[in-house]
Amino acid sequence: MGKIRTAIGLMSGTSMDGIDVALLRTDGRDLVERGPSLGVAYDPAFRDRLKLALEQAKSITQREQRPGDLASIERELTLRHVAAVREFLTANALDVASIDVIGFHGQTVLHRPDEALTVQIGDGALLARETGIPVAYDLRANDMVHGGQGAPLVPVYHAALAANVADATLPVCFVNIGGISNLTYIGADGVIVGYDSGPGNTLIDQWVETHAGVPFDQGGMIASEGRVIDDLADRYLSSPFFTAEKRRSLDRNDFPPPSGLDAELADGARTLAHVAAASIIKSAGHLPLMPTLYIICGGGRLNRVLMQDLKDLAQSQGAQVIAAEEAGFNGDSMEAEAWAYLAVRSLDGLPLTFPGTTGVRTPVSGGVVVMP
Ligand SMILES: Nc1ncnc2c1ncn2[C@@H]1O[C@H](COP(=O)(O)OP(=O)(O)OP(=O)(O)O)[C@@H](O)[C@H]1O
Ligand SMILES: CC(=O)N[C@H]1[C@@H]2OC[C@@H](O2)[C@@H](O)[C@@H]1O[C@H](C)C(=O)O
Repeated sequence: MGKIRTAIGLMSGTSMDGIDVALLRTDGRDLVERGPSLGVAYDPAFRDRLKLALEQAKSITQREQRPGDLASIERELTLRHVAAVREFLTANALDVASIDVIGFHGQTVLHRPDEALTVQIGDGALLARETGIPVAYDLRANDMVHGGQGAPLVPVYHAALAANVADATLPVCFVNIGGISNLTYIGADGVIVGYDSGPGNTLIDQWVETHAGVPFDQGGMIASEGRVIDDLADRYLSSPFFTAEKRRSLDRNDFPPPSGLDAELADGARTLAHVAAASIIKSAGHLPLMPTLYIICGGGRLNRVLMQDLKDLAQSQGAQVIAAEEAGFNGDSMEAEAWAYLAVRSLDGLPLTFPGTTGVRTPVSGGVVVMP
């Protein structure tokens, strides 16, 4: 067992819906004790600022560049994380001194694995200074330096969780349905395989925002009124992404949204929920064995239409699908917990990624640690 630390993880994911905060007590190895969590939503005006950041980031060629408004958006984003940490500490009656480290993801504004370029905005030094807590951030970069995709990084945490479930059925597959979806397979032999599995909620969010003026399809209500348009679904599911020999990590913009001519509101939402579900099962075809159990986390598990499609597709292969909560986990805070876990591993120089997860040449650690 390594040194046990108390860590806060902060995740601002590709959906750009807000900041997830979670507390973890861990040695960065097998000991994982999950604590409280908090979600802090972004207001629409700040979401627009993040969308602008994604647009302006397209011209970046060197990861330290901050064209246009990016530097000021980075500062605003960081100060929102400072406020989220303060709110979390107060809500849980925690002292600054009781926290050993913060794992800070920041916001991905550009991800081009083919060019070994990934950019997460977020000022770790400012966060450390303002909170008075050491910060580990920029956890993806070193993986890319060593030939990895820079994502996903959560698989090592999923594996630690699986090891903590006494009656874990192996092989098991954790699936995160965020803006993009990614999966982690943990085999009975302990092998860990992870990769991005396809579009998640982003296409659905973009569709309902454009055609109904709402940020997401709550509970899958809109989709539940529609039917799957096969041609449109096939257009996504026939992407070379699913059949490529090598697994590739995704940028939010890799799967463009449908045009307004492709469908009306409900059919579009229904079709994109199906695409999200079918992408996962299609991508699972590259795993060493087909999983018998899928544990679902991320906001997509709250879309009932998406979940039902996923259950039906998995069942046709003899597999079961359950929400993270049914396995005793928290499907909203898992990525934030993972960033707390990764921060502790970063402090100890332990590997964050492996050839089987990001395709990195050799297991590598990563991250920049700043003291307050
Ligand atoms: N009640 C709900 N019903 C349906 N969908 C929901 C609900 N709540 C959240 N979502 C969906 O989940 C998304 C947020 O999911 P999550 O927070 O897991 O993504 P993320 O962490 O931002 O993305 P990623 O994992 O790709 O980085 C929202 O944008 C929305 O589409
Ligand atoms: C570049 C980037 O931010 N990728 C995210 C994104 O959102 C989901 C999927 O694509 C995953 O690969 C990754 O996030 C999770 C937290 C990860 O790295 O494990």
